Amino acid sequence: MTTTVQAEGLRVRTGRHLAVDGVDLSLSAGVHGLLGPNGAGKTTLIRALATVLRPYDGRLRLLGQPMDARPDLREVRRALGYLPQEFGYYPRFTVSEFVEYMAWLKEVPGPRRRRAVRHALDRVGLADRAGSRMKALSGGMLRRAGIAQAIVNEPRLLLLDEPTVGLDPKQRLDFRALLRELGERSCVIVSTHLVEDVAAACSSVVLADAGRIVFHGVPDDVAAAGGPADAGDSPIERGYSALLERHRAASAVAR
Ligand SMILES: Nc1ncnc2c1ncn2[C@@H]1O[C@H](COP(=O)(O)OP(=O)(O)OP(=O)(O)O)[C@@H](O)[C@H]1O
Repeated sequence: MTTTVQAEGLRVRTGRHLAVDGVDLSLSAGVHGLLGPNGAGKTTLIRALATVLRPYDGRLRLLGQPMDARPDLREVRRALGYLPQEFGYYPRFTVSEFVEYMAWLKEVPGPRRRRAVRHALDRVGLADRAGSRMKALSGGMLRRAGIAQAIVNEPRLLLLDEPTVGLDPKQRLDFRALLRELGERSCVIVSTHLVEDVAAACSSVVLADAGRIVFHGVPDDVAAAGGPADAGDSPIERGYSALLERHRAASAVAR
């Protein structure tokens, strides 16, 4: 099986700032939770994996294609799904028109497009709002429309930047189930601050801090890293705090 994401010494700039500063990462099918404090570089890493930002240094292969030199971006983008933190849409489009438009951009073949749109809307629980205008949706519905456009082409690499913002508790539970289902065949990377979502839905946890990956392992290993003295209300939250503190203490000694 091809490794979906392969990064070695990856560096990505935002303006003058090296927001991703030497990332080594190898990911295949599964749901991978990307955690880290504000400013850790999660969004920048996701934008590079979405081919929105060009790497500044290091090596990146997506779906087997090297992203240096002159990559065939069109082929990679056809197999990509991406939900940015804030996504654009025409407010007068209906939900179904919006998702269909994105399917067209992803080159989903015409005869399959309608069915793909219906299936994506079903999966996010928005089928009954297919004819509503985008501008009439609530925040949580809008986010689900965003998830629908990200999955409409059955992407092999799915990138979701804080997808659960605005979802109510029931929708978050449904979304976790959808993530697990998507991760059976695709490589799904989910950036979130909700550590509990990661514990419930992810097969691996990638913890970032200051542009680097400081831990990559299974959720149970995160939980096992924490103790009663660490900050958090659950084992995985305490493990998250412990891993981050440990890494920062080791970096301070090394300096
Ligand atoms: N356009 C920009 N110009 C300059 N610096 C930027 C820009 N965008 C982000 N940064 C900086 O890059 C670093 C990483 O930002 P990024 O948004 O990738 O982090 P994040 O982990 O996604 O944070 P959050 O959890 O707050 O969303 C931060 O220090 C941020 O201030």
